[in-house]
Amino acid sequence: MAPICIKTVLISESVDPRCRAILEENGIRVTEKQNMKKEELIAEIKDYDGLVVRSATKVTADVINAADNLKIIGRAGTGVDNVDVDAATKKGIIVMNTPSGNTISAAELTCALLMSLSRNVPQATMSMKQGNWDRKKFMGAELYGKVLGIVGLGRIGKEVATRMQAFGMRTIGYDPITPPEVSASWGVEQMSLEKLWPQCDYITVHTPLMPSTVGLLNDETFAKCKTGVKVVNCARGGIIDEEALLRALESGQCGGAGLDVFIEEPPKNRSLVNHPNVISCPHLGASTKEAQARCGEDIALQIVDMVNCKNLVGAVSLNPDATGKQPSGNVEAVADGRSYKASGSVQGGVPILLELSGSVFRQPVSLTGNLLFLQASADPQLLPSVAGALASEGVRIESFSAPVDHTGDVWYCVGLSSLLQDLNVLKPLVKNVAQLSI
Ligand SMILES: O=C(O)[C@H](O)COP(=O)(O)O
Repeated sequence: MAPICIKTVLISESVDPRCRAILEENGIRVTEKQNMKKEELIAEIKDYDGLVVRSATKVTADVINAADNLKIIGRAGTGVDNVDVDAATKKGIIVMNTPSGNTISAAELTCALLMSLSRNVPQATMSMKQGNWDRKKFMGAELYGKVLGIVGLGRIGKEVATRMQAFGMRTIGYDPITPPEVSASWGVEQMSLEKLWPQCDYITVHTPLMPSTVGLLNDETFAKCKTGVKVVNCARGGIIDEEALLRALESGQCGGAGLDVFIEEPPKNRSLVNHPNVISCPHLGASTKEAQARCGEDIALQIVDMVNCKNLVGAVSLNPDATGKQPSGNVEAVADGRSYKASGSVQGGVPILLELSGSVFRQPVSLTGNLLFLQASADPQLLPSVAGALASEGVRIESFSAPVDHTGDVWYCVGLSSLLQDLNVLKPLVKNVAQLSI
């Protein structure tokens, strides 16, 4: 991979000091400016090659289009929903995150909210501070023997499950990618959401915010839950529909909510925050010394590695033109009388696929390991169906790359734990399928 020149980086939020130190040790000039308004950021960003953010900086298309020199947006944390990744990709700006640095902290806060909900700890504390000694009002219920539904069984969902099992909770869950055998190995029985809702005493969500997860808990799904179900959202505001949650709290259908995240942060509408059965935090999931140290250090090292032509760890977007000089190429392959066009490059010695027959991958695909290429019409049900078919053959999904544009027949690339014995199991689900081991 040819060098990417990063001489100046703007850090626009409170990021661990190790981030700045590592960048400066590697000859990069760093400016820290927090709480900038959109116009200030648009004016400021022109001067920088790199931008490091957390979740508060809204890196919109306007900001990206004003960023004449920007080559990288580093997210010291997991969620990149505050970054317009498509606009960055179109402009050749790489977006990177640090996907694992705050897993434990987010899981621990989720567990803290679950425990606080069961015993009214914050409400009792407030009452004590007001000079009261009210032992009747704060009657709780044990977590022992209760059912916890975990929607989203990625890194954080898994850590929540294993911790809450220590309290004797039964953990059930749903995830379209993690195969049921894998979650079963850490004690989570998977089932459809339809089966999950009515069984849960508590529900916690650990998905990204995307069209298929907006309002996952809404009037209709709350109605399918047990009366008095308690819910926790330490993932993203909007996965639980806020108005539906308020209605469910008022009717008693929902017995309590622990919220670390909101659609608008800070929330102007305080109805949920002020509800007596809601306990809340100002997006503190990753706010621990340990998580911040990991994320700050990881993002700085990833940027330095990129400058030094090493791997693109944590890249969530890469445009073929991002580096200008990187070796890139196009190939045309003919199979079964059809022609397939692919373009890519080589980064850190690893071949990278950027585009396959018109599908530009949102995440650059490292051409290593066992890979499955699927062409299918864009459908949110595709991934769960493919995951199910693979699981029935004992094959796990290890990575998934979707195209930027989701219209018509598009290509997906799936990293597999092993190659499939027989591709025919996928044929009813897709238009074209091929696999290779590299
Ligand atoms: O996506 C994340 O990493 C968490 O929500 C934490 O966000 P923060 O870095 O803004 O605290």
